[in-house]
Amino acid sequence: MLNALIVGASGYAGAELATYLNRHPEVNLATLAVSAKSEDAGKLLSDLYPQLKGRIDLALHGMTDPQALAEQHDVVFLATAHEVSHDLAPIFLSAGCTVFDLSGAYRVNDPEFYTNYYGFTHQHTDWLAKAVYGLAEWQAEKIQTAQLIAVPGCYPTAAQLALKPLLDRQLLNTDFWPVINATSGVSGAGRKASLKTSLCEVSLQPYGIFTHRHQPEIATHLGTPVIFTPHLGDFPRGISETITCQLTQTLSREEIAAIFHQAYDGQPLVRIYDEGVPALKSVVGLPYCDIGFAVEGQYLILVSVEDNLLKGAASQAVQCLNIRFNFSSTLSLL
Ligand SMILES: NC(=O)C1=CN([C@@H]2O[C@H](COP(=O)(O)OP(=O)(O)OC[C@H]3O[C@@H](n4cnc5c(N)ncnc54)[C@H](OP(=O)(O)O)[C@@H]3O)[C@@H](O)[C@H]2O)C=CC1
Ligand SMILES: CC(=O)N[C@@H](CCC(=O)OP(=O)(O)O)C(=O)O
Repeated sequence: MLNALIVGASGYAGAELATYLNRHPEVNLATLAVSAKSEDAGKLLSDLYPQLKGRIDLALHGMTDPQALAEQHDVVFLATAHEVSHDLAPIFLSAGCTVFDLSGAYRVNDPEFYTNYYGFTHQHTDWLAKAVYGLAEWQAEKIQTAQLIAVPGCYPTAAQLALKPLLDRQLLNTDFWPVINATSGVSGAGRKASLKTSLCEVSLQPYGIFTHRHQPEIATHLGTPVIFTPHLGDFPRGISETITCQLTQTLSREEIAAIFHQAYDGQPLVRIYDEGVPALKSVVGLPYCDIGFAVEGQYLILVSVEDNLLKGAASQAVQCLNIRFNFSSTLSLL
């Protein structure tokens, strides 16, 4: 049995993690932590999320001594902001814990990436170099021996799962940069109230055009440049990405479907549509990424959908835990 700690448990991703880990047969969900001065310290998780009443009535611990917590846990999930994860991860790692970080703090092994896109100087380049990127379906071998798993961003997960099978077979014309138009629900911005993400204010609008930090995350891990434009939509959760790309040769619908099936048959958390394209409602509340496509000559349009809080964050983190500790990859998820 693994003793687990979730830091940032009162947040949207943290609460989803708590739900999965609480029902995981190989995990003892021992501690739910928030910041030392959190207004939620001492409350029950189920006070904040009444759907968890009678299921997870654990108190939120205001964390004053991460070192002491490190000694009591085997696995630590950091569902905290990038800067907080950046500072906390080394404390837990030095104590021997296996760390699953849901933030962007350890996703790209290039310190300059952090000065350019995150606005801070990375202080732990030794751990950054050791971190394994947790794109679960593609990184299983590396995850199995990792101590620090950097769970990918929400938008990058859906984009990479759709593009990787074709890129790996050199079937995409990389001179024609894949164009990723993505729309996310407001939970992507976290739980703290803000006018920018209030449902009365939000309609449908692109943001971060040419500047969003997920563009270099996607491009680095795919090994090819992309155009990435996120949009904020007026719905709570889910991400839909429509990706336009060009093939190196004309392929039939059946040939493309076969490529996706070869990549993902045996990977139950990625579902391929042989006909039509998926809608958000097929994945919201579920740990899947669903992928469909349409092809016209050499032009291919991929549609990739997921729940940003699940396959884009918490369920992918649990999938990584399952891979890391040799459990069935869908344990507690399905
Ligand atoms: N939301 C999403 O769709 C996705 C989020 N992520 C990443 O996951 C992480 C969490 O995101 P999300 O759940 O949305 O964020 P939230 O804002 O909803 O939650 C953040 C959590 O961190 C806690 N916290 C803040 N400061 C500290 C601290 N110093 N020490 C301990 N706990 C702290 C907060 O509680 P309190 O402030 O009360 O202490 C809260 O529990 C982020 O890095 C985000 O980028 C990744 C993919 C998708
Ligand atoms: C809708 C919305 O605001 N989405 C967030 C991304 C979600 C996320 O948390 O991803 P990271 O872990 O990489 O930060 C954003 O665009 O910043």
